[in-house]
Amino acid sequence: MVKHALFLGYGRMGSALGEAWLQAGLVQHIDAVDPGNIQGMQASLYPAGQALPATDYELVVIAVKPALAQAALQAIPPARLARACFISVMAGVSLRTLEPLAPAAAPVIRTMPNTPVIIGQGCTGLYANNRVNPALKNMVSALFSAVGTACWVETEDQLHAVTAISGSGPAYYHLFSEALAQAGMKLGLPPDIANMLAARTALGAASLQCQQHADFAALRQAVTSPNGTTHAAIQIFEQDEQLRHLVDRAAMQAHTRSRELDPAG
Ligand SMILES: NC(=O)C1=CN([C@@H]2O[C@H](COP(=O)(O)OP(=O)(O)OC[C@H]3O[C@@H](n4cnc5c(N)ncnc54)[C@H](O)[C@@H]3O)[C@@H](O)[C@H]2O)C=CC1
Ligand SMILES: O=C(O)[C@@H]1CCC=N1
Repeated sequence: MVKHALFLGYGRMGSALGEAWLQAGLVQHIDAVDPGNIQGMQASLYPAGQALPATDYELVVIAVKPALAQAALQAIPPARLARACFISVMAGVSLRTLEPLAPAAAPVIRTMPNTPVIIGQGCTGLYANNRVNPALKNMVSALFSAVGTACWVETEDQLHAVTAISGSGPAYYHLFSEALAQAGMKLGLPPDIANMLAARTALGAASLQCQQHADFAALRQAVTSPNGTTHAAIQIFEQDEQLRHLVDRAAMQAHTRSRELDPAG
C-alpha cells in the first residue's frame, strides 16, 4: 500500500484514479495540487501556490494537460519528491521530457488510461523506464487493475497507438451511439428509448466482445442473416470498406496528434 501520494492535477482523470485508489485502500492519503474549484473529494486539495505538508511522497501522479507538466512539477519543492516514483497519465509526453523534470534516477512510469476508469471499467497501457523494479511494476499494475484492465507495452512508441485506440476510443463509441440514437429518432422512436437502445446495444455487444476467445467478425456474422436487415445495413458500412477506412484515418490522426503533444518533439 502507498502511504502518501501527490497528484498534480485532480481533474477528470486525476480524481477518477485517486478517489478509486483511496476507496480501494491501495493509497492511504492523497495531497492533490489543482488550481480548479474541486470539491467533494477524499483527497486533500491544495490550490496551486499553497504550501504542501512536509511529506516525503512515495508516489507522484502527473495528471495535468501535457503543456503544463513542467510548470506543475517545478512548483513542488524538490525535497518532497526525492524518494518518489512518478506516474504520468499525460498523452504524448515522453520519458525524454519527463525524466529531466524528476530527480536523477527516479522511477518513471507512463500510462494511458481511459475514462471508463471512473466506473472501474477502464483499460490502461503502461510503460516503465529502466529504474522501475519488478516490485514497483507489480504495485503499479495493482493500482491500474483496480480501475479496470492494465497491460504493459513493449516500447514507449506503442503508447501513441494505445492513446489512439483506447485512450481516445471511448469518444469514438460515444459518437457512434449518438449517430445510432439520432437514426432511431429519425425512424420514429422517442429520444429516451432511442438513447437507451443505443447504449444498451453498445453494452451488450461489448460484453460479448470481452468473452474469452471472442472473434469480432464471427460475432458480427452471428447477427447477420442472409439477405436480412443486418446484411442490408452492413452493406452500407462495408461499401468500399468506407467505415474501416474512416476508422483507420481517425486512429492515424490521433496517433499523429499524440506524437505532436510531446514538448521534446
Ligand atoms: N480525459 C481523458 O479521457 C484522458 C486524459 N488523459 C490525460 O490526462 C491529463 C488530464 O486530462 P483530464 O483529466 O481530462 O483534464 P482536466 O482538465 O479534467 O484535468 C486537468 C486538471 O489540471 C489542473 N491544473 C491546471 N494547471 C495546473 C497546475 N499548474 N498544477 C496542478 N494542476 C493544474 C486543472 O485545474 C484540472 O483540474 C491530460 O494530460 C490527458 O492527456 C489520459 C487518458 C485519457
Ligand atoms: O484527447 C486527449 O488528448 C486525451 C488523451 C486521450 C484521451 N483524451
